[in-house]
This record gives sequence, structure tokens and C-alpha cells, in this order.
Amino acid sequence: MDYSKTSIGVAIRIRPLLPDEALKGHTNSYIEADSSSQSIIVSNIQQNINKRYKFDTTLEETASQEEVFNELKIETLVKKVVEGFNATIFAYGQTGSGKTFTMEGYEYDSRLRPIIKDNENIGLAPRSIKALFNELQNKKSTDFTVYCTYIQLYKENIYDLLNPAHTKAGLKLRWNKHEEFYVENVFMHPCHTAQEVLTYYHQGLKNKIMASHNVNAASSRSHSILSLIVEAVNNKVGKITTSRMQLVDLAGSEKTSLTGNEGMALKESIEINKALFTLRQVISALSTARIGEPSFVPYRDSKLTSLLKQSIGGNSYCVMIACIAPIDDYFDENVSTLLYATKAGNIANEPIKNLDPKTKVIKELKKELKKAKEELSQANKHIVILTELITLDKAQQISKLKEYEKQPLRKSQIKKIQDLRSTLENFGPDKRSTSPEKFPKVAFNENSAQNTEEIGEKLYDSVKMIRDLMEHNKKLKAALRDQTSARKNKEAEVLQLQYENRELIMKIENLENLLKEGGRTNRNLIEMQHAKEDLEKRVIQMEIEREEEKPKRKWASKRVIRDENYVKTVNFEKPASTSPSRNRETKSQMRESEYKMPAIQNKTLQNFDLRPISQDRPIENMSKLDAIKALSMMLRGRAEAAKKFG
Ligand SMILES: Nc1ncnc2c1ncn2[C@@H]1O[C@H](COP(=O)(O)OP(=O)(O)OP(=O)(O)O)[C@@H](O)[C@H]1O
Repeated sequence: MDYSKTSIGVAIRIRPLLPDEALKGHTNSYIEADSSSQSIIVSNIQQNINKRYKFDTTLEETASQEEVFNELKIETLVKKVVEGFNATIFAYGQTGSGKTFTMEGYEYDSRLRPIIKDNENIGLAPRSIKALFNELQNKKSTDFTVYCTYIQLYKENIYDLLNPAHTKAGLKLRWNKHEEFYVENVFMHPCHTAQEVLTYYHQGLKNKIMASHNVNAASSRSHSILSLIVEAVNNKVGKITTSRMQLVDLAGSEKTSLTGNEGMALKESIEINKALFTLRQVISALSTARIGEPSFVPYRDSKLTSLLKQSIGGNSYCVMIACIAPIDDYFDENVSTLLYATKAGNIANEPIKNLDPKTKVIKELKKELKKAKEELSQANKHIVILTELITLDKAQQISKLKEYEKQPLRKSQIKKIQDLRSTLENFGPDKRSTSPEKFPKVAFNENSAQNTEEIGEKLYDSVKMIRDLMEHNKKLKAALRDQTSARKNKEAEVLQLQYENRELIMKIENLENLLKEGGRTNRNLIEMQHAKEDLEKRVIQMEIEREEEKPKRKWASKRVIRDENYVKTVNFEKPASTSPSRNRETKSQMRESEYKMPAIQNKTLQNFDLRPISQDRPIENMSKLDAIKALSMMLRGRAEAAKKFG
């Protein structure tokens, strides 16, 4: 890749066949990179095609990610960005051709989530981020801040991948006074290390819309743009530059017959193809445009092309990586990709340094100041010469002037000295040469006086101009200071907003957890309500049974009447009446042991956590009926409380 030329640089990358494609083979067509001649050879037996396309860089199937980074000379491009130029790298090609692999290089799991691993497969984006910070760290005299934004364009809507709280309608596209499109309200995260940018980048990747179809198991359904905005302040010369590096992974063009998309996926596919169609139109219009002749370029027909306006046919350095999947089925798409890549290579960009407008004025003023200082020093030298001459007689003045003429002075100054000498020579003999010390000759010479006056005037003007310039410079420096502090305030505000945003997200998560918890509590209460109803049914059932048993078990009935209503009918364990000691028990002792809760019943009741019912009379010591009543009351109380508190 050659960045000394300013047209869009085009690289073609052919990806290797994937395991299932290798089984099918590619018999009819043939697409191969010949990196020695930087060309792509295309042939198709059925269509009788045999062609060779030439590009800036061609990358063979075996090219590693590192080779791609080196062949594209991304480090040189990054240097341009640090100098103040804009740069864009965008991957283009049909779906499944290797765009995302080239730009990101991460694998995706079965739930279409990226598996972030720093290995030799990492793509151009993470490598460029690291290269940018390496370059910035080498610039010792420059203070820099890198702002990072990451957006995706999905179905003509713009979403902030670093702020998932965006609305369904997405962010708005605006037009600024420099005739550039920009995304309104996009989060710009200030970063000071490569790791900070990478953290945001990985966070954004997780929010990207991905899907599976027949051609690609992890297909990007949106166009994504990662922007690194570099703001550099050179402390030595006070120069401010703001430049932008954009890394673009386009969604792939799709042939529905190959992807097998239907329904929503088909609609999505149509939207993706629409934006790419506009991109192709823009490329075609620019590739045929003649320099100096205005031509219509349909940038505004899609948000993607609007945002890439400065990159394609604008003031940026731009690299297009056209990706090719070398399979028979994709032959036509591959040829189309090569065609548009050829067209893109003809587009002439005009990269310009993005100097801050104030820096520009300061630069011009400094130039003027330098010039004025030089003039002043010349004028000073002239004054010194004239002052020396004043004390001499005419002959000495002329010989002194001859000496000066030989000195390495500026041409204009030598001319003045020559003029002065010829004036002296032509002025005739010096009448007062008898007392040269007393009456300095040149001091009374009219011409000389005139010259001195002129020089004095010039000197005065120069000093005035320098003073004005210094005043102006002072004002500009103050404005620069204001601007820097305003920027710092803005940064602080952004950080504050981010902090608040995170706090809000945490609050929302807490509320969601509370809601879930509430749901669970509700379920418990409903279960308890059901248990209560079952128990009530059992009480009624026991009542009926008691009525039926009445005549048969009179002895028990009497005891129950004395003691507590209903209890007799409950199916309690009967005391062992055969035991002799049992016969000796008093009536009250008998009653106590006879009506003790059966162990199994106690266990069931313990499940309901009855401890708070009565501290002084635990449930284990209650009669069965009392326990049921107490439990029933408690459940009713809890059910009412649940109703009350929702
Ligand atoms: N150079 C390569 N070496 C090895 N595997 C590759 C290469 N390029 C692409 N692949 C593999 O090919 C498959 C498709 O690649 P990728 O997802 O990058 O395509 P894409 O052009 O981004 O597709 P889409 O437009 O649908 O997002 C992936 O499994 C990827 O790992």
C-alpha cells in the first residue's frame, strides 16, 4: 500500500475455503491472488471468463492477520492520523467473505457472542488501536486525548454500541458547518491507553446485531463504525490537531437464494442490500467524475454513505479491503466485488491536515512576526552603520561604506549602503574637512538625514506592528487557554454523565431483581394459601367424620366435650390401652398423652414455620385442632398482607 498517492488504496483479500466448502470443492471457477504482480486472476470455464485485475495490494489465502496489517502499512497510516490527517479502513464484500474476520478476528460462540482472546488471529481494529497508542506515546512533546465512539447502522437506524440505553428509533444524523455529517448525542469516551479503547470496543462487539444463515454462522446484520478521534496539542509550537481514524465493518451483500433467509431475515437482508446499493452508486459516480467538473454523488441516499462522505471522495486517507470467498457459488458476487474495488481505486481523495482554525491564525501570525523581527534587526544594523559614520569625515565614511558592502548583508541593505556611498561621492568635496572631529560631515548631509528619517519611520512602523502582533498573540493564547479549560470541563461533564448513567443502569438492575424477588415471594404466598385451603377442607372432612363416629365412640366424645370441641373426630393415634401402667394413669395424664400430635403431622406443620404463632405455647404442644386453627389464621393473615402489598 502506498500512502504517497491520495486516491483510495485498494487491497483484495481472498479467504481460505472453510472445511465444508473444501469438501464441495470449486471446480468451474478459479480466483487467485498473484501477490508478486499485485493482481487477481479470475477464470470461469462455463462463462468463458479469463481476466486479470490489478490492485494496490493483494493478499493470498494463506496471508495471516499480521501479514495483512503489515502489507497494508497500517503503521504508516496511523502516523498520518497522529500528524492530523483523517483515515478510514473499510471492509467490503459479500456475506461470509471474511470482512469481520479481517477487522475483528474474534470467534463467535453458538449464542453469537464474541470470544475475546488476544491471539495471532486478532484483526485490524485491535491492531490499529495498539499501533495508534504506540505512535502517540512516541510524541513526547504532544499531549493527546483519544475519544472513542462505536456505532452500528441497522435498517437505516443509527445505534450507539457503547450506550445500550439508546432508543428504538436510534440516534439522529446531523450536518455541521464544515459540511460534514455527524451523529448527534453519540457517547464519546475519552481514553488514555489502548487497553481503555479495547475495553470499550469489546463491550460494543457484545451489543452488535448478529445472526446465522446458510452462508455464515455468525453474520453481521449491521454496518459498524469504530471511530478514534485524536486530539493532539503540541506543547512546543502550540499546535492543535484533531483527526479521526475510522474502522468500518460493512454488513455483507446477500443473495437470498444462497442465504435461505425468509420472513424478518429476508426484510433485513433487503435493507442491508439497499445501503450497499447506495454505496456502490457513490463509488460509481465518484470513479467517473472528472476533476474540476461538478457531478452528483448520492451520498444522502443512505446514512452509511452520508457518514462515509469524507472517507470516499473526501479529505481522508482511505483503504478498501475487498474480501473474496473463492467458491463457485459466489463467483458472480466476487466478480462484482472486484469491479467495485477497481472503481474505488480510481476515486481521488484529497487528504488535508485538520488544523484547529485558531492554530492556523497563530501559525500565520507567527510567520509575520518572524518577518517583522528580521526587518527590525536589519534596521538596527543600518542604524549602527549610520551612527558609526556620523563621527567620520567624508573620505572615511566612503571607505567605511565600502567595507560594509563586502559584509554578508541582505541585498536590499547592501543596495542602501551603495546608494548612500554614491550620494556621498557625488556631493562634492567636504568644505569643513579641516575639523572633522568637531563637525561630523554626514550629520549635516541632507540626504543622510532623509535616510535616517526614513529608517526611523520604518523602525517605528515595525515596532508598532510587532507590538500589535504580540498583543494579538496574547489574545489568541488566552482564547486557547479558555478553550482548553472548556474542553476539560466538558470531559468532566461527560465522565459525570457516564457515572450517572452507570448508576441508573445499576438501579434498574436492582429494581428488576426486586421485581423477580417479589414474584418469587408472591408464589410462596400463593402456595401457602393453597396449603391453607387444603387444611380447611380437611377440617370440614374431619367434622363430617366426627359426626359419623359419634355413636360408636362415646367415651372419647365425652372427653372431647369436656376439653375442646371437635378434637375427637381427628384421626389420632389411639393410646395403648393394654399396658398396665397405662391403666394407672390419671385422667388428665391420659388426655395429655392421648391427644399429643402424631409425629408425622408435626413434621408437616413444621414446614410452615409456625414458631412465631405463640412464644409461650409452641405448636408442638398444641392440640391438633388448635394447631390447625392457628395455622389457618396465620395463613389468612399472610394472604391478606400479600394482597395489601401486592
Ligand atoms: N482469512 C481467513 N482465515 C480463516 N478463516 C476465515 C478467514 N476469513 C474468514 N474466515 C472464516 O469465514 C467465516 C466467515 O467470515 P466472516 O464472518 O468474517 O464473514 P463476513 O464477510 O464478515 O460475513 P457477514 O457479512 O455475513 O458478516 C468465519 O467463520 C470466519 O472465521
